[in-house]
Amino acid sequence: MGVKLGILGLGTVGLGTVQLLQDLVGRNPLLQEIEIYRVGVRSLAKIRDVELPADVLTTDLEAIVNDPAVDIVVELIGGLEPARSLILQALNNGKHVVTANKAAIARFGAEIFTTANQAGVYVMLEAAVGGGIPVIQPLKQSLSVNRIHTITGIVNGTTNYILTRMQTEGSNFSDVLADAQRLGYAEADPTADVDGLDAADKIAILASLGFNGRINLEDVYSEGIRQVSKTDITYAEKLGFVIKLLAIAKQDTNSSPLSVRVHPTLVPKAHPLASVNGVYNAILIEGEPIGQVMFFGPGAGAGATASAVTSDIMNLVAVLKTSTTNPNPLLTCGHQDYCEIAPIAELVTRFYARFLTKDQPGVIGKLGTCFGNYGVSLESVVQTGFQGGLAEIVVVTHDVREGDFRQALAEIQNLAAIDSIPSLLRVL
Ligand SMILES: NC(=O)c1ccc[n+]([C@@H]2O[C@H](COP(=O)([O-])OP(=O)(O)OC[C@H]3O[C@@H](n4cnc5c(N)ncnc54)[C@H](OP(=O)(O)O)[C@@H]3O)[C@@H](O)[C@H]2O)c1
Ligand SMILES: N[C@@H](CCO)C(=O)O
Ligand code: NA
Repeated sequence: MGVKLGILGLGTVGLGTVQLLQDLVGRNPLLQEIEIYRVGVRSLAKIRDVELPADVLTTDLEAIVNDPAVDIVVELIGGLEPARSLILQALNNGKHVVTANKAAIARFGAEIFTTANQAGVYVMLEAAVGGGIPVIQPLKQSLSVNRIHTITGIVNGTTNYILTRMQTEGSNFSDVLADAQRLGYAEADPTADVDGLDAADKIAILASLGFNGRINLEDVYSEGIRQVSKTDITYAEKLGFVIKLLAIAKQDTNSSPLSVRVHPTLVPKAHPLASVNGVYNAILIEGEPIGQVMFFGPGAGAGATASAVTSDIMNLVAVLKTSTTNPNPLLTCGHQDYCEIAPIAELVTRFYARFLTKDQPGVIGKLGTCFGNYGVSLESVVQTGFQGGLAEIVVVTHDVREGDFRQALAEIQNLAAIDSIPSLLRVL
C-alpha cells in the first residue's frame, strides 16, 4: 500500500469510486498501490452499500485535508463551500487533488490552479465534464497541438434524458426530472441542470482548455430547457430537427472574441449530435488540422463518473512514483489571461420562432415585412395548427445577427395581430 487517498464525499460518485477501488481484478495494476485511507461524509449513521473499516469514515473533512499522511484528496462533495476551502487547504498542504466539481472549478478555477501551481501539485478534473467520457485529458494533451475552432457539446445528462423522453414518449417534464434524480444523474439541486447552469460551468471549462485562457463565467450566456414545450418538439420534428440543450464555444478567427453559450437548439436530424439520447453526452471538437472528432459516452451516473475519477487518481499515482522537480506542463493549468467573449447580440445563427396570432388575412405578410426591415431572411414559414382560436405560425430564419433578430421581434410583438411568441429557439 503506497498512496493514501482522502476521499471527501460518499454519495453517488464517491460510492462508485470506492466500489471500483475495492474490485481491482482486471484493472490497471497501478491501482493496487492505492489505499482508501479516510472518507469524509456528513452523516455517519447513513446506511451505505459498501464496507469500510470503522476508523476510515469521519465527518471531520478538515482533518482529512490537513492529515500529513494523505497524498491525494478526492473532492466529491460538490457545491461551492466547503468544497472550495477544502480543495485550497489540501493544495496548500502539498496534496494533489482530484475533483468532479465543475461548479467550483468554473467559478474558482483561477484561485485553485494558481494555488496548485504555487504548491507544485496537480488538480485533475476529468469527471467534471462529460462524466465518464475522457475529454479533459484529450483536450489538454492529444488535441492540444490543434487550433480549436468549435466545441459543441451535449454536456448535461439530466436535460438530455428529459428532452429525449419528452420527445420519444411525449412525457411530462416533471415526471421525467424525478426519474433523473432517482437514477443519480441530477445535481442535489436540479435547478443547475434544468436552467443550463451546469452546462455553462462545463463549457466554460472546455473552452478554457480548448482556447487557452481563463473564462469569466458571467460572460457565458445560458438558457435552460424549462420553456421547451411538447408543441415545439413536435414542430421541430416536422421540420427535420430534434431539440437538444447545446453548449457551444466557437472562435471564428484566431483573433476574434469567443462565443460561449448554452441554449436549447434545433439540431438537424442528420447531425451527429442529434442521435445522442438519454443520459449520454457527446462533445464534438473541430480544429485544424484534425477536422472533426467526437467523444461520446455516459455523461453521468455512479460507475461512469467513478471511471473518470479513478483514472485521474491513477495518473497521480504515476506522478507520485516519478521523482521530478519540475511540474509536468501537460498536467498543470498554465492559463493566466482571460479570453475575450463576444456578447450574445453579436451571435450569428438561425432561429426558430413560434407565434400565436389572430386568424386574419395578411398576418404572415406583416411578419415578413417586419423581419425584412431588419434584414432577417426566412428559410421556412409553416402554419399548421390553431390554439384557442389563435393561429399558430412557425418560422425558421436563415443566419441572422441575434441583435437584429431581437429588434425585429420587438416590432412584431407590437403588431395588433400578434397574440404572443411562446417559443424562440436557436437552430444549429
Ligand atoms: N452524480 C453524477 O452523475 C455526477 C457526474 C459527474 C460529476 N458529478 C459531481 O460529483 C460531485 C458529487 O456528486 P454526487 O452526485 O456524488 O453528490 P451526492 O450524491 O449528493 O453526494 C455528496 C456526498 O458528499 C457528502 N457531503 C456533502 N456535503 C458535505 C459536507 N459539508 N460535509 C461532509 N460531507 C458532505 C455527502 O455526505 P452524506 O452521504 O453523509 O450525506 C455525500 O456523501 C459533484 O460535484 C457533482 O457535480 C456528479
Ligand atoms: N447533473 C449532471 C451530472 C454530471 O455532471 C448531469 O446531469 O449531467
Ligand atoms: Na470526463
